[in-house]
Amino acid sequence: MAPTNQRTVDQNHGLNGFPQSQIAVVIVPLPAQGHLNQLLHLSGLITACNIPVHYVGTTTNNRQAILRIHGWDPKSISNIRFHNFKIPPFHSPPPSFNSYTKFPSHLQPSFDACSHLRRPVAGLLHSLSLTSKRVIVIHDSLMSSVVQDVVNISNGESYIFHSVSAFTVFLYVWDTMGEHLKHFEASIMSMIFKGLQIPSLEGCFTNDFMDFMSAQYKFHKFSSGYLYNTSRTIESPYIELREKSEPNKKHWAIGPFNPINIEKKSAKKSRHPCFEWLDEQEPKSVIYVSFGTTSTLEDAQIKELANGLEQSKQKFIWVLRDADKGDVFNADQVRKVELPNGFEEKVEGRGLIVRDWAPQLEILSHNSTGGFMSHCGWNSSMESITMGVPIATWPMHSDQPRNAVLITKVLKVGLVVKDWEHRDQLVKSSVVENAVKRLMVSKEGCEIRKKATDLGNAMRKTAEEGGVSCLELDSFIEYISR
Ligand SMILES: O=c1ccn([C@@H]2O[C@H](COP(=O)(O)OP(=O)(O)O[C@H]3O[C@H](CO)[C@@H](O)[C@H](O)[C@H]3O)[C@@H](O)[C@H]2O)c(=O)[nH]1
Repeated sequence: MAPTNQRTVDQNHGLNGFPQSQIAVVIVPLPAQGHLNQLLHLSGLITACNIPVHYVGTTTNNRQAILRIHGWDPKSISNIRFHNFKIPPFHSPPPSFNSYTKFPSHLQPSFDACSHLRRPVAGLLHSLSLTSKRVIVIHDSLMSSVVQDVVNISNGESYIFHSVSAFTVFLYVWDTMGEHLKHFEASIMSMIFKGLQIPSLEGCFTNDFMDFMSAQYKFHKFSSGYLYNTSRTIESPYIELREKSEPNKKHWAIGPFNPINIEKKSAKKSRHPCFEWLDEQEPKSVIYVSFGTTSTLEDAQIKELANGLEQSKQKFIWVLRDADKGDVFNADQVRKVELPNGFEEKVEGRGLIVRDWAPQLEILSHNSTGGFMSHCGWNSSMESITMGVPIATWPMHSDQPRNAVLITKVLKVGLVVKDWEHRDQLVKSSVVENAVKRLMVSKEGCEIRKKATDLGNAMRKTAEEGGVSCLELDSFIEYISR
């Protein structure tokens, strides 16, 4: 089943009766889970419009993306062709869990190794250009140098995918390339970002990664437009700012990319064991705790978190795993994280520890899940928002501190566990306990949950036929099929 997000597609004709396309879409993700995932979901949405998609990556990254996707099965879609390109081996060290910055600098070698994809991608674009009316390249904003040869393809055009919120994209461009945005009046800015304390970029990235990003941004001028995994339902002012800041480019906000209706698997053997327990819990009574695929907690922090969860007396599922390595299938030097003595016995029946890959989207869509303690990666944020689950925010690095502001201060569907100002400090167990209780069993938490439920309903409508994001996807498909 493809994640059509509710539209009906005639198999011989595309969306809105467009003839079966003679265009080819080439998708080029950054090789990190939060990026592979979004672009694979987008591939599903595009193929549902009867347009063939070529998903490009290394053998390992493509395997990872397919294995970890939730809500649909990419292997069942013949219209997605995976191109497994070989690149030379690269260093894949384990994450450092005691470093000053939480940014996953251990992934940098895998990002740098992407430069080897440039040549095979250029070859693919060239061969597709001979058999297609138009070759459309959709690439991660951080893979611009890899796709730079699209300018040499007469029937090729490229679109940049931003894997983060429009809020953070605008602010990042403002921070780092503010010169180009001088025409924005301070008064407009202060009206749109009124009263918001915007966290600084300090501590968000390493210098190496900032250099890597700048090197990619140099190629952005060649693109025809931008795609965002967000919706005007939640980010209209910031999408409009993006449109005003680059008026010569097209902008489409077509999120949520993740499926919005998750089928409950009936076969016991194909369900993760956590569901057996989750099925038995009261509605909205469980907090799901997970920090994505790029964060690693130090031992002392794990202890405080464990104690805080235990002291809260609330039910929880805690995904306790370190950040991915560059090669997620390389199991060398993987740390076995230790919990405080006796912890698992104390929380037996009330809390589950998941150490493998958790089916996050299904957990968030489960009726027993009533809260999410999250690092606010953009996938997690969108998944939680669309499933109507309120968020306890604990940002670690990158865009996350600003997403936390969007969630708690703009959308008001969450509350703060850790704010960016105190990023260097351990979050004490009492703070964890207090945040969990506030979210799960206080009047304040109830009100936030009600808001999150309403926003979740609105977000699901946005993705359904006739909804604002669905119409933007139609508009994008119409444009590339012209
Ligand atoms: O056991 C697990 C762990 C993670 N996930 C999924 O993995 C993804 C994690 O993505 P995200 O929440 O965005 O976090 P990161 O993996 O940290 O993502 C990186 O990429 C994102 C997109 O650029 C950024 O917003 C983040 O800050 C950056 O850290 C989500 O789809 C989760 O559902 C699971 O399904 N099971």
